Amino acid sequence: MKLNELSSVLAAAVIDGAGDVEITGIQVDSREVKPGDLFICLPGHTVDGHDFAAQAAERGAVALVVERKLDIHLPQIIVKDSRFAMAGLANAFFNQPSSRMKIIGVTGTNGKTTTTYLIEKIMNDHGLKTGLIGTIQMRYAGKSFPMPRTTPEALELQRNLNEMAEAGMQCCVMEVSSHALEQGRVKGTDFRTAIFTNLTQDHLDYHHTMEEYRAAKGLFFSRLGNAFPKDEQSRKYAVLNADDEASAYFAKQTAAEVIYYGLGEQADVRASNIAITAQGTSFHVDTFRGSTDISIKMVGKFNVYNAMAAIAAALLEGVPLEDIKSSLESVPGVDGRVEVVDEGQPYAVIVDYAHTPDGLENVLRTVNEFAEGRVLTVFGCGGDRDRTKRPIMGKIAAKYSDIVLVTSDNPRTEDPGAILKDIEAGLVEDGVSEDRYKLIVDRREAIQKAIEMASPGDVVLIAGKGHETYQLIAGEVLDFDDRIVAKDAIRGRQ
Ligand SMILES: CC(=O)N[C@H]1[C@@H](OP(=O)(O)OP(=O)(O)OC[C@H]2O[C@@H](n3ccc(=O)[nH]c3=O)[C@H](O)[C@@H]2O)O[C@H](CO)[C@@H](O)[C@@H]1O[C@H](C)C(=O)N[C@@H](C)C(=O)N[C@H](CCC(=O)O)C(=O)O
Ligand SMILES: Nc1ncnc2c1ncn2[C@@H]1O[C@H](COP(=O)(O)OP(=O)(O)OP(=O)(O)O)[C@@H](O)[C@H]1O
Ligand SMILES: N[C@H](CCC[C@H](N)C(=O)O)C(=O)O
Ligand SMILES: [Mg+2]
Repeated sequence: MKLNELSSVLAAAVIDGAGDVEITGIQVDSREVKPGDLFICLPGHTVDGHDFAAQAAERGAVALVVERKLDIHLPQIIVKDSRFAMAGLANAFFNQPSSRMKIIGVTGTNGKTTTTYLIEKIMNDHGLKTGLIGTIQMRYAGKSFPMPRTTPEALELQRNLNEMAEAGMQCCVMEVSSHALEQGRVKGTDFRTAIFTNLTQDHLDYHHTMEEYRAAKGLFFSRLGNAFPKDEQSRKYAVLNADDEASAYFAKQTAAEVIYYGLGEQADVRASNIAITAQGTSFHVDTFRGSTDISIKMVGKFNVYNAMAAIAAALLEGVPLEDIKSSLESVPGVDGRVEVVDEGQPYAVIVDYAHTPDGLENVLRTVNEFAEGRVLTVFGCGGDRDRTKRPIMGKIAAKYSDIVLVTSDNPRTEDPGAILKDIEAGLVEDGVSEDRYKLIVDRREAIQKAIEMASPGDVVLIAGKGHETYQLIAGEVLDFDDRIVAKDAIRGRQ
């Protein structure tokens, strides 16, 4: 594609230099540039992509996208906002992939991955070929790819969506993180349905306040299009959690039709008679397309919310409620979400991805509903992430557990011991006695200790890392999988 043809997607962009150069690829990281690429200079939080333009040129870039003209002999598209330009150029280059598929997005502090997995299952079972993008992976047509982030950068996202569309996918269900909304990673993606799970504290390192965090999520709904276009397939829906107070704010912001799910009478999809056992959760659901009873294999009231969101989205695509029921009932669970590690031991061991105060509270409440003996919780908090959640999670862990083993969860560039101390501050503030908790920096040792301490009937909850297969320490990526470490510890004890 020629540079001037590509840049015509941006009405006010000015090309400085020859516009007829052929563009064979687009890149935002100078280290990845190949001959023939257009290099987009993004001003980042850490470094400025403009400083890598010369390197990109050396590697064979044939043109640049810049926010200020650079002294480099390459044609340059001068734009006001290169992240916005990236979204537009990627859309044009990859032939508007979101117009060739139905895109269902899920935002919210917790439950995004789980909800996307449920929707993916329902849609595929119904014969609507559906791809998935999120925290654990991107997958479609039987192929799976690891993802560095929950929501890819606009360039990567359009490339991924194009691959899916070319592989014949009719839908894509994806997680939309607040970072992605704030950074415009999903600009140019035409969503059919935007789902909201819940809003509770996380990422205050990035968004500063809950108001800013909510405003970032709000961008998802305010950018959704028209509820009443001529063509039914172009209608837009906002699927909101009626029991979360942020939903009223999102409902006001959107021009899409709002569908509510929740436990109250007013909700369009509402659950009742929720019963939780160690094996799963059953509930009755009333919807705008009928009523039924559903038994899912995932435990926890929060999973009823995830299921309701998935039901609403699937009903909007015309999937009959009875088909939705049978798909939901056949989902074994999601990797690392309340995943049971069973080696035949007389106590339960559960690995879960709860890494926020609300996630931890939800999973611990659930565990308490079926624990016969004590609850022993192993958890930590990520480094280079929201520090204010650390003491809060300490308090929650102690409130719902008999024993708490505070340990490391991706300390990244921070001092692991200092993170544990931040968590301990919450325990001390709540007067938790020292015989009820331990600080053990080494996560393997903490897991082994919890398993050694467990008696028949107890539950050991290992929270925070779920499906992760690594531990990030001081810039290093070390192999680490809670499930494998727990298995080894159980076997070692036996
Ligand atoms: C805070 C945040 O989101 N930062 C993202 C942002 O980084 P940044 O602004 O610091 O970028 P930068 O490192 O300054 O680089 C600026 C530009 O220079 C370029 N560069 C840089 C170095 C070089 O040698 N050559 C070069 O060209 C970079 O490619 C980039 O285009 O843009 C980068 C490029 O796209 C992202 O990789 C980076 O994600 C970082 C790694 C990250 O950890 N993000 C997390 C917090 C995140 O996004 N999480 C969310 C939500 C998690 C959840 O589910 O709760 C997610 O969606 O994953
Ligand atoms: N609807 C929910 N409400 C509250 N907590 C939930 C909900 N669903 C899941 N959780 C808890 O949060 C954890 C993470 O769930 P999930 O991975 O589905 O969320 P996520 O939003 O994708 O997280 P991330 O922001 O890391 O991508 C689960 O392991 C569980 O403990
Ligand atoms: N998407 C979240 C995941 C956190 C998972 C936890 N294990 C951690 O590393 O803090 C983040 O990047 O903040
Ligand atoms: Mg996720």
